[in-house]
Amino acid sequence: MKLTRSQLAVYVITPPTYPTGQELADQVEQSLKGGATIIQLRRKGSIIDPKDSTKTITITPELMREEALLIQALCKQYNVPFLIDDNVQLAADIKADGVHIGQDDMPIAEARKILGDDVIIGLTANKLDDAIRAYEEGADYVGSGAVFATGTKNDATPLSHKAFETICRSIPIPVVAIGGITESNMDQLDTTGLAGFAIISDIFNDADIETKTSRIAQKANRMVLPHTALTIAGSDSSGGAGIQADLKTMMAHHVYGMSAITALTAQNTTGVTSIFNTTPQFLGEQLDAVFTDIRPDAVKIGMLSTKELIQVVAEKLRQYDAKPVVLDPVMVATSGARLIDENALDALVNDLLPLATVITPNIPEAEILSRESIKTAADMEHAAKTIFDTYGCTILLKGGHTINDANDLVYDANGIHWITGQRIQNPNTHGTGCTLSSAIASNLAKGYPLLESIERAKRYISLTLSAMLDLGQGSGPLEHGVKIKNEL
Ligand SMILES: Cc1ncc(COP(=O)(O)OP(=O)(O)O)c(N)n1
Ligand SMILES: Cc1nc(C(=O)O)sc1CCOP(=O)(O)O
Ligand SMILES: [Mg+2]
Repeated sequence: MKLTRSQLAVYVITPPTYPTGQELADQVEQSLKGGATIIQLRRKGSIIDPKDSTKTITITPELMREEALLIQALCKQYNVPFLIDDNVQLAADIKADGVHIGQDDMPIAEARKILGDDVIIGLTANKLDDAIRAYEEGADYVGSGAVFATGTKNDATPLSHKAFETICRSIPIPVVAIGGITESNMDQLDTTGLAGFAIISDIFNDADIETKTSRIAQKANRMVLPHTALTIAGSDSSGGAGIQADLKTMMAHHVYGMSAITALTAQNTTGVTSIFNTTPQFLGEQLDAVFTDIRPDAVKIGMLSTKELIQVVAEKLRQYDAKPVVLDPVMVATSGARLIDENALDALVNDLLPLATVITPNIPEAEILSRESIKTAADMEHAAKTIFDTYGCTILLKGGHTINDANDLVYDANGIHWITGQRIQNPNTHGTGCTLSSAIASNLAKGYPLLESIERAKRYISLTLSAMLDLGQGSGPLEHGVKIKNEL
């Protein structure tokens, strides 16, 4: 079996012992249900008898083989690689997917001879030299630790996060962190370049192994899997809005950003002087190029000023079953000027809105979509409900200069949620709408639920405003490059 990097994300290793009454295979199955992406059978000496905690059972070769076969069958069922710790011969005998060996175990070359080229070989390397040698000698991945204090392995030596990061960045094979990792400390390893989290006690000491693994898997996948997003929008030559703001925002969220350009605009912080629309055919070709290669985990849509451009986007989103989709219905400029004609509005409403997961109108745009006048917070709530009832997509209705200022309203199937924001006295707000919608798309791409994605995006906007960047002669751009902490 060829190992893929993403298979190492949630690396579950069997515990040295298990709670009374629970068979190991049952526990492993719960972790598989919760999202374990690889399982390692690790057995040392003896274990407490699962049926009588006052007794111990010696791990005989027969018992180890029996357990290995049971867990191997489960792993096959869940299509997850099954590895055995230390015991290369057993792995060869039962045709396990791989082995994990330590520095004092069998050398890699010897294990490779026994197992062949297709079997996964992981090696423990807690020092940089050992990790480089593991790569040179043909290991498929490296396990490095102990990244936190652990009571599970007495002879584990501590490894600082800096040293761990150096190992991750020095070898081209994936590196898994191990030792004392828990659901609450795993964030500390974010951005080290790790491929996954190898965990024993935090999973198996929990009364609900499935739910525990699932929470760990959510966090792990967010941190180690690559996430991608696509912006379909216009270019802003001044870099503060449109495609440029979207790509900067995606990058700040560690999401790989891609673009399909709908128009070129000549603009700066004082206004737009010229617009040159892409042809619908060329927009379609950009979308084909993106979707047939790197599939976006989320799509953000911004400026689309003609019916034909809107229709081609709707057609391609349907063709590639793109979702989730964040639609910023750019219809009214900050100055109040209407940006799209009636034909384009019809296409937006009839062709695109039904494909959107969430739309992010400002108050004038919500007035057009709901055909209601919005003067108060109660009007916002009513208009949002009207839009939801009419088009069926979640609405993030952004508070205006006169109504509720920093507070936005979300209307979804559960009704109204007000999301309170912090008023930041910064007159430089060019590109705030684009930035907000692409931040929502970035969070959706990383797997956050919609409401949480919106809340996180609002906090990102606050950070970009608080940086007080002051550029240009008009309303300047935001500081997109602010550092986002995991807890944003
Ligand atoms: C993924 C992973 N990393 C490290 C280890 C530790 O292996 P080793 O050094 O051989 O120590 P023991 O597990 O045999 O005590 C591992 N098992 N898995
Ligand atoms: C098996 C193992 N190897 C380690 C190393 O540092 O090489 S630490 C460790 C124990 C991991 O268990 P837990 O998740 O309970 O801390
Ligand atoms: Mg070992």
